[in-house]
Amino acid sequence: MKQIVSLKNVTFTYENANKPALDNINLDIPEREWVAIVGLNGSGKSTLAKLLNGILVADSGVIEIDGEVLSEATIWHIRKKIGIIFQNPDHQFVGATVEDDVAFGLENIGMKRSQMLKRVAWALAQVHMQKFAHKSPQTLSGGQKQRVAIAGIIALQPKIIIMDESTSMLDPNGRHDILKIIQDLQAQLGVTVLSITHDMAEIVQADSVVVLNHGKIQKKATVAALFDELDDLQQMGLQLPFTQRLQRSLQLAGIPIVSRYQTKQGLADELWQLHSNM
Ligand SMILES: Nc1ncnc2c1ncn2[C@@H]1O[C@H](COP(=O)(O)OP(=O)(O)OP(=O)(O)O)[C@@H](O)[C@H]1O
Repeated sequence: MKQIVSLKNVTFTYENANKPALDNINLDIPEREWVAIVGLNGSGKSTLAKLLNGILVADSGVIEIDGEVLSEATIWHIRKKIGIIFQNPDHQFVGATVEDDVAFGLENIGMKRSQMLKRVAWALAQVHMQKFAHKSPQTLSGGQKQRVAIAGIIALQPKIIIMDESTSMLDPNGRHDILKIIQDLQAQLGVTVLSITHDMAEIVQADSVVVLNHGKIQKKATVAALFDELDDLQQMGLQLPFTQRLQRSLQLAGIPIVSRYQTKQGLADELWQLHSNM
């Protein structure tokens, strides 16, 4: 399997800091994977995103993106392959209308106007915002703003999307919408997703989870394996999603739920099965 992101012995220390924010990180992320990056505040998650995008430069080690070693010579080329969705969409707008805003990145890369208009329409359709094309971004709700910010990023068709707490300001419906959009894009375009998050709904969506702790990788595991270590999760400040909490309560009450990690549907099926066997 092709690794689209690869870090080898990467260390980074901020100026004036007395210890590294990231300490000898080794991490491979396969193409098309959805990886959740979790950890307590200050564990190094945002620093990792900034290193991948070349905003920060590692003190030592090698970062490879899509087969290219990140360096001063390759940074501009590599940046085109990475789109970052930040937490606050208000900080991401540059255009007077939604359409202008989504077109901004395409103008910067010198795309022809006819192609650009098609691409903008495509990107707005992906996030279900076509009918807002001529509105000012400032008039939109938080969830709509975040969808426009995503359109601006996917218009550039990056291979990697980094979500840096990008659903944390949204209500549960808005959050669900954004995750669904990114999930569809992953299936349709084969993008790789790195989501920095505290939100368990987002973690459940991931193929694997990287746990950072004091600048080191504490573990990289599948979501299912991570849920096997429930106490660890609580220590990381992450609350289990409702389905897992319910499952745990049922197990503690002596109801024989077999698997330790379940989706909502999986748990419902298992309970139905148990009920049928009674
Ligand atoms: N500009 C900076 N200058 C000095 N130290 C910094 C700077 N930015 C972050 N740090 C430190 O680097 C470490 C990692 O920070 P980072 O922001 O990457 O963590 P994080 O896991 O993203 O945290 P959070 O969940 O709070 O966003 C922390 O100890 C933090 O205090």
